This record gives sequence, structure tokens and C-alpha cells, in this order.
Amino acid sequence: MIKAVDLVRDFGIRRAVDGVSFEVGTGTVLGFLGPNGAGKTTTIRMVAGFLPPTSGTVEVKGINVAENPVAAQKSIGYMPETTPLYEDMTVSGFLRFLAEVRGFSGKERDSRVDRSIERCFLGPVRNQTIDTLSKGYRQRTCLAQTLLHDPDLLLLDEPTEGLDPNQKQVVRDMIKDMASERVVMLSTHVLEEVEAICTRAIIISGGKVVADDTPAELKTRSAKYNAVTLSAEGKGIVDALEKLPNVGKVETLDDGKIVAFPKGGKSIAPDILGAAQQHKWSVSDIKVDEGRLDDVFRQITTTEDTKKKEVA
Ligand SMILES: Nc1ncnc2c1ncn2[C@@H]1O[C@H](COP(=O)(O)OP(=O)(O)OP(=O)(O)O)[C@@H](O)[C@H]1O
Repeated sequence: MIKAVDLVRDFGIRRAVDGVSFEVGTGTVLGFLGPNGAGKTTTIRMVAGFLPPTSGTVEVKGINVAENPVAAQKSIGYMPETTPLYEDMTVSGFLRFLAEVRGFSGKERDSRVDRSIERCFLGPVRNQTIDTLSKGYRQRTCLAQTLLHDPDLLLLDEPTEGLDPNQKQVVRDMIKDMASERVVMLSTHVLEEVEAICTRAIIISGGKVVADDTPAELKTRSAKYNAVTLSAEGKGIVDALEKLPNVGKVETLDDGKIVAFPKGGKSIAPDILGAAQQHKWSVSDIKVDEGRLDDVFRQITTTEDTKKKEVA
């Protein structure tokens, strides 16, 4: 669906996007992650056909977006970071207007507006003017306008930014629901969002792709992945754990719990349980850490920042 090859975008002497390549197929919810200024919005705007790349290409359904933006945009629904809304229009009036701009009229236009309203649960506010909407309903109105032409690709720039936790959940559920027969590419710096809805995550830092994997696989890169936290009583626990071949560092926390970190992300819980049995420790609790995306994000993006500073 999307094929981006070696995308570069310069603003004057500043290189905002520096050789980004990726391919995405149907059914994917791609989270585009990165610190502030990493190049997320710039990349999404290039994919949407609203910003020409300095070099490199993006194809959407085989159409070169920069060469043929109008044809490509027939398959794209784009929700920018801030969508311009006509404040004095009603929700349905606004959507009807945009449907007309997209070339639909009469019954076709009305049924498309109704479907978008239904999909985004806007029924209760359809006759309300936009200036009276809560942030959550405004955001859903923005999302509804991306669906009017039933695009195969949704590009959503920070779709849940500024929403309260309940509204975030509603919008995330809507996005998940829409993804089954489409591609959704969304930018965010909210890592829980990536865990909640994305099937794949690309981390971008300093305009470059620094990781591209499923959220679950990314978590295995966390230093805490497969770490074991143990509440146990017995003699010489720390010493014995440190001697286990796959255990690296062992720490004792303030509350007395012991944390054993594995070497190379190996599974160490069975060895630890074996040692507990052998040494007759009394274990009241044992927990295996599944890794944390925020740790990985920090590890990866901090390393990149550090590298840049070293070069500068
Ligand atoms: N129109 C522009 N003119 C000049 N510089 C720009 C322009 N748009 C973006 N930039 C710069 O390009 C870099 C990448 O910006 P971009 O908005 O793509 O980052 P981002 O990852 O979306 O950041 P954020 O998370 O803060 O929204 C930044 O340094 C930004 O200042």
C-alpha cells in the first residue's frame, strides 16, 4: 500500500527527514514514533502528497504521490496535527461540504456523510455547530472527514493528542476498527498508544529510521526484558543468583525484593526457580518483566542523540 524509498526532506540547511524507507501492507496499524522534531509530521505530509520530498519517492497503491498527488489522494484520508474546522458549521453541514468538495452529490453525498457520522459515533452532535463541540467530538469530526471517500490508507498525525483518557480510548477503538481492511499510519509520542493499537512501530530519530518492528519484538530490546523480580527469604540468595550462567546483574530494591537481569534477554525464571528449590528459599512472589517500550524508546533515541552530539 505504501512504499517509501529513501525519502529526504530539507528545509533550508536543515535536513528534517534523512533517507527514510519503509513498506506497509493492508491490515497494518503503523505507529510512527519519535521525539519532538524527529521528522514524523514531515514524513506523513510527504506520504499524504502535501509536501514534495527533496529526494526519494513515495508510492501509494503504486501511484507516485509527488508526481500524481490528486490520483494518490483518492486512496488517502489525511488528518493533520491541526485540522482546520469551520466553526460555525454543524457537524453534518461540515461533512456534507467536504463530501461535495470531494465530488459527491445528492444521495451518494448524504449516505457517505451518514456513514462517516455513524463510524465516528457523531450521531448525538450531528446538528451541533463545531464551535460548541468538546475536544473529543472535534477530533472525531476530524477523523470523520478522512473517511468520507472510504480511503484505503489513513494518515493520522497525533490523533489522540489533547484528549482525556476516556476519549483517547474511544478514538483508539475507532482506529482499530477501521484498520481491518485498510492501512493506518499514525504518528504519536504516546507509547501506550503504540502498545494499545499498533501492529508495527517505526521509531524515527533525527530524521532517520532507528527501529522498525512489532511493539512486542521492540520490547524484547528493553534491558528489563525477562528480568525476574523475586520476593524470597533464605540464605545467600543474591550470591547464588549471580552465579547462575544466564544471569547478569542482580539488584536488591529498597523493599527487599531482588531483581535479576538476564544476559542477552535470555529466559532465566526456570533457572531461578530451580535454584530456589535447591537452596530451599521461601519464595512468596516471582514476576517476569515483559520489557517496556518506553525504555526501548529512550535507549534508542538517546543513543542517537548522543551520537549526534559526539559528531557535532
Ligand atoms: N516548514 C518548515 N520549515 C522549516 N523547518 C521545518 C518545517 N517543518 C518542519 N521543520 C523542521 O523539521 C524538523 C522535523 O519536524 P517535524 O514537524 O517533522 O517533527 P515531528 O517529529 O513531527 O515533531 P513533533 O513531535 O514535535 O510534532 C524540525 O526540526 C522542524 O523544526
